Amino acid sequence: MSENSLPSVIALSPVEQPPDTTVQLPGSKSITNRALLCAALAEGTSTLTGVLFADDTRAMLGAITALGAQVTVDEAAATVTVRGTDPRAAAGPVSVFANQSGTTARFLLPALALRPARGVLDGDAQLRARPFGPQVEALRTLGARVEEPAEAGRLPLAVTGPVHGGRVSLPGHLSSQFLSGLLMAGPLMRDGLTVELTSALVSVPYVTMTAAVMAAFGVPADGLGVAPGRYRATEYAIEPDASAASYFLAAAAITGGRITVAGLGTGSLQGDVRFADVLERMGARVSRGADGITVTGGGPLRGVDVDMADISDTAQTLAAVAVHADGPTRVRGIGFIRRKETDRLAAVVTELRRAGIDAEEHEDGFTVRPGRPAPTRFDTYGDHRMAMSLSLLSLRSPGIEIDNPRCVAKTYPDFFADLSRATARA
Ligand SMILES: O=C(O)C1=C[C@@H](OP(=O)(O)O)[C@@H](O)[C@H](O)C1
Ligand SMILES: C=C(OP(=O)(O)O)C(=O)O
Repeated sequence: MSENSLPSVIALSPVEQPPDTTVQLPGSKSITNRALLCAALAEGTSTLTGVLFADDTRAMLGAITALGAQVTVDEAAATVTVRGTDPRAAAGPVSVFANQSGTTARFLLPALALRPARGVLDGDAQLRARPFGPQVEALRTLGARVEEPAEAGRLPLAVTGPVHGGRVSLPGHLSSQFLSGLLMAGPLMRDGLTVELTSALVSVPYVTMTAAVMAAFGVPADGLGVAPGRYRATEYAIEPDASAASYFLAAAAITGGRITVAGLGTGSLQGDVRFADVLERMGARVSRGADGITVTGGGPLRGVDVDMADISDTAQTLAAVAVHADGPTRVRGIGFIRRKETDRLAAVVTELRRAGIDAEEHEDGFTVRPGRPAPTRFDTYGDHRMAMSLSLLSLRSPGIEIDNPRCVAKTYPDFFADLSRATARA
């Protein structure tokens, strides 16, 4: 059941028995979108395997094509070849539509600013509501002209380069994507790039990931700066998506089953593999190998007090697990997720309360107290992670329905089919 065949509301039934299975998940959204951009800026032709095909990565495929890269797609083989381009040699205006994808938009804006021509960046209504101001200011400092025809710091934006690079200040507390995007364009700036953070950085593992993908394409970067140079084409294998894995690992903990996510080894580039550490603190058994991670549930789950600033895409998943624990769970450090696809703190608390669960919103997170979810049709706010997380409440409780399940297409079109298969439901 891919998202095209999903109904407008999906009804989910509880599992009949705890799952005991291994799942193969689609490629990482974050790595796919970094590798596509680095390949597009590289000299030569790169081959990427394990590529995720979802709305966010299709947005990036469209964006690098607009930049001038030549892209060949073999979706069945999860492979893309990319012949790179030098945007500094570009002529003529381009426009890029990032749809709902934060990574595509915040990675593309600095790349567009490498071009000595006008590039327009826009997205859908949800992305238009998200902040871009820090990147706009940084690109101006680095030498670009940026027009903000709608609202300051919001899409649509028009950028005209080329940026010359150098030193720039950037706040870190809203999103790490501003920094990742600037770093990836950095080597193609005349003077390279040095970034000074003016506030504490959130989502730090994503910047480490950026530096790792850049290094795989031949450019050493330290997470706060990069020297002038060129990316080199390469063959690059993309790991399965660790944020997507959180739903399956959580399902094992909630049902008392055992689920292995193949391909997510101890050397993973994705910070979200650390969601398993949180499940372990709650009492689940976790085994980590070179080629996969396994969670085994069974005993009671304890509530935890946890800072999720590094792994915030899994906070809603944890909210669903917390419902099944034997004490309260307090999540901290994630005030910035109010500016994702929706205000995720408000959304998760509102929906849990709709099901009769005692949940409370804080400025920097939420508290969830254990309970038995009542039959509920959940709103998803057009947020794929609301849909995927709330569906976990159906594993042990009848009468759970998810409104607009098609929003999972942003990062995981086959989510509902894969979850049904893994938990042996029709
Ligand atoms: O760089 C990335 O690939 C991402 C960074 C995170 O965003 P923020 O840095 O805005 O928290 C994360 O939520 C998003 O899904 C992907
Ligand atoms: C926040 C997310 O995505 P992005 O910022 O890339 O739109 C996400 O995938 O949960």
